[in-house]
Amino acid sequence: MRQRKAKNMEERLTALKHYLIETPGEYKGDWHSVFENKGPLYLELGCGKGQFLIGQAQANTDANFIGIEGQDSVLLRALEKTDAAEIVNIRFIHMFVRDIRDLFGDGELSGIYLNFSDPWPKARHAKRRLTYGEYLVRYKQVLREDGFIAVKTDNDGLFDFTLEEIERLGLEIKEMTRDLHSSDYAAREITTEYEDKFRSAGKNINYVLL
Ligand SMILES: C[S@@+](CC[C@H](N)C(=O)[O-])C[C@H]1O[C@@H](n2cnc3c(N)ncnc32)[C@H](O)[C@@H]1O
Repeated sequence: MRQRKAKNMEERLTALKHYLIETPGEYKGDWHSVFENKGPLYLELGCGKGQFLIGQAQANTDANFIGIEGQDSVLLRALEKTDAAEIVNIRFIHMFVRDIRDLFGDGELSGIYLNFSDPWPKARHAKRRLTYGEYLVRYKQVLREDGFIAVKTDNDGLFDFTLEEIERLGLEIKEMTRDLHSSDYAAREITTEYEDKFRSAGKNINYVLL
């Protein structure tokens, strides 16, 4: 969903630009130089207003996190919340990603989170879904061998599609449930803004870990 433009967007983004990586391609293969610690690096693609990433960063202070978000008004909220919480181990990239390999070197990431990705319900838009098979292959390339892809979605159609793509590629599923918050995995979960919204409306949350 498109957000309304925030007031004084450019000024507010500029004031928080120390959290923003403006030329991310330059750090490909060298992301650790951006952070204070040398811990593992995790990415949320389509991070929205940042609730999940901030929760992860607070719970895992030895690790580093990158949020990529294409919508500026949404990204601004993520930057403001990160600043208010005085988080040091998150950076953001402002873009709609096309090819993740432009940003990260082979094996550079330890995990990729795809939380409530846009479902693109029309069949002719299937290749825009962030779990389209060719994207999964690219994610695998920038992940360490033991790295993971974690997908959460309220959208049952997107989840079915994702499972079909996983099967088509012969990828291994490590964990899977169609009702995350009634499952054994619930206790460790850090929720996203969309997740809270759908849960409070009684919607089951689908989850798969590769
Ligand atoms: C439905 S929202 C979910 C936000 C957040 N992950 C959550 O669960 O609350 C999806 C977000 O992904 C962003 N997005 C979609 N495709 C993207 C892409 N290719 N690169 C960066 N951001 C993207 C959208 O702008 C939107 O803010």
